[in-house]
Amino acid sequence: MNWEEWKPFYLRIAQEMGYSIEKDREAAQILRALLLEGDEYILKEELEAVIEKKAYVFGAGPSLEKALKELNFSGGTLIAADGATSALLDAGLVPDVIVTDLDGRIPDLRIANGRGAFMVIHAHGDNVDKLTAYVPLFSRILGTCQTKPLDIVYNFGGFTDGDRAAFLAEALGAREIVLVGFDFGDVVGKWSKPSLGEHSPVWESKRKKFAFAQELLKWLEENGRARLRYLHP
Ligand SMILES: Nc1ncnc2c1ncn2[C@@H]1O[C@H](COP(=O)(O)OP(=O)(O)OP(=O)(O)O)[C@@H](O)[C@H]1O
Ligand SMILES: Nc1nc2c(c(=O)[nH]1)N=C(CO)CN2
Ligand SMILES: [Mg+2]
Repeated sequence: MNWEEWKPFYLRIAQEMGYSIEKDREAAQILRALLLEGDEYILKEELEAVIEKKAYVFGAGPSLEKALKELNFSGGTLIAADGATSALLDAGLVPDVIVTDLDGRIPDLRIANGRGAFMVIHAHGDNVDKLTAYVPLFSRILGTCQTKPLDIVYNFGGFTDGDRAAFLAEALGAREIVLVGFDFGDVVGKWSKPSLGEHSPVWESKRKKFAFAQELLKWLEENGRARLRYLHP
């Protein structure tokens, strides 16, 4: 999804979620400055070389645990949406790529990054504190934003970490995308926020996020170059 295709979705999301477009823009600039300062950033070509024709994208829905126990994920790139990283580590897997706005468990993200995972770190108006505190802790970082892309801060489309991971995979060459732990629905998986001890009833803003994520994944299914498949154990 290019910027022109993403823009109408973004304007509607910003309006309905009550996000400040100006703050989202500033966040992209702040991430750019942090990446230049730390000199640990990568360009999209480097990640293109990592993404295979088949990609598994792991969301943080409750079904993730069973899927990780029962199924086999060989022969494709493993892409974790933020908090799903913790479940992968518990199952003895290291994601190849992590797509995050830095609200997953930071120690687990650091462990995975230390074991080779590439970080795709997203800037938005509500995570500037986290960007400033945590970006310097990571290496091999691709920066993304939801406003107009900058030179080294990309926008492949997508809103939540999960659907954004699928858009990234498609943009960087995947042609079969298998979505695991994408339950959406009424229960938020316990890996979604460090503060959630257990799977928890969905709250209002999260329900809205899920609805946009589902709409965007449908768009990708209909307009993208990849085949999308939901895996439900
Ligand atoms: N039932 C579910 N519970 C949690 N995550 C889900 C579920 N179904 C699908 N997902 C996907 O897994 C991703 C996990 O990422 P994460 O929990 O960090 O969310 P997020 O996008 O940062 O949203 P938030 O800002 O609300 O934390 C979500 O973005 C979502 O796309
Ligand atoms: N401004 C803003 N943008 C976002 C937010 C958020 O909480 N605020 N959460 C996201 C992940 O779901 C993606 N984008
Ligand atoms: Mg997140």
